[in-house]
Amino acid sequence: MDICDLGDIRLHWRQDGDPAGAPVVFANSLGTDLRLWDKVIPLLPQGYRYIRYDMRGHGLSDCPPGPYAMGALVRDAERLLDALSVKACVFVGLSIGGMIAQGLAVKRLDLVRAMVISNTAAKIGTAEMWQARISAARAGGLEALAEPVMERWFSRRFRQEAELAGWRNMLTRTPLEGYVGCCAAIAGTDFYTPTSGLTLPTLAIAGSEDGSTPADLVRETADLIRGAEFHLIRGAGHLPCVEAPDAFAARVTQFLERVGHMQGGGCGHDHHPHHGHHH
Ligand SMILES: O=C(O)CC1=CCC(=O)O1
Repeated sequence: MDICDLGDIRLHWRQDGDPAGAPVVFANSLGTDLRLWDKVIPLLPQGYRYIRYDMRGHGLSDCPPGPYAMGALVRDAERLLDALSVKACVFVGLSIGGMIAQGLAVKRLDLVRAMVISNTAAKIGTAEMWQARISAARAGGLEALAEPVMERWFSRRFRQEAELAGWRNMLTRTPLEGYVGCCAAIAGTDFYTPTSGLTLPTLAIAGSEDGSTPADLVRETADLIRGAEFHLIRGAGHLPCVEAPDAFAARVTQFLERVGHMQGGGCGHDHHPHHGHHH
């Protein structure tokens, strides 16, 4: 198991693929961990260095007392990448992970050559909505939130699948402090202005059945970024990497093979992806 000690916090991370390849970094969503990417990473092309980590308060990473600021979540990603000597990565973030992507690109464009922002926005919900979520979680635990969250995460079709139980367990076993800490970070985030200043290759992905970040909201954020393209995955909810991994991986592969050839600022890799080669 890989743990990166950043001094004030230890983050759990994992690496797949080619350690010498161009880096692709994945950030998870609220109430999930790095297993969010289990189905997608094996479908992506060889020749890349795939790094994923558990956001603070989630998975096997430390869970410091909350509330967390978005700046702390962005700084965690920044310090992890610096510690792993990652430069000019493609940063893939889902939901709050996609907010981290935007914040990191604004702060350290040298670290982010391109981004995939999935089921996310510059601003998600309202502060009042997140305060209500925090109060409900504190009153009844994550179990009390599980049914409405499953309805936002997954399409009606997927909610019949046996594996729903595993994702539900992943949510309800998230540390309460970690969950509400990250809710507070989302409540305090409005990246509309900073994200509007971004110019970098960006793929925005949405799900037609997403009850948390509806497709129109994702498209609105994509429209803020010069160089962004938008892709809708039909039939998928908030976690298309879980519900529609083939469609998700196909689109990300296309994007990687395009931006993988581009000169990234300060990236020392002379990288040639293996076209059409899946493992
Ligand atoms: O729990 C939800 O509603 C989905 C979600 C919002 C932000 C995030 O990361 O997940």
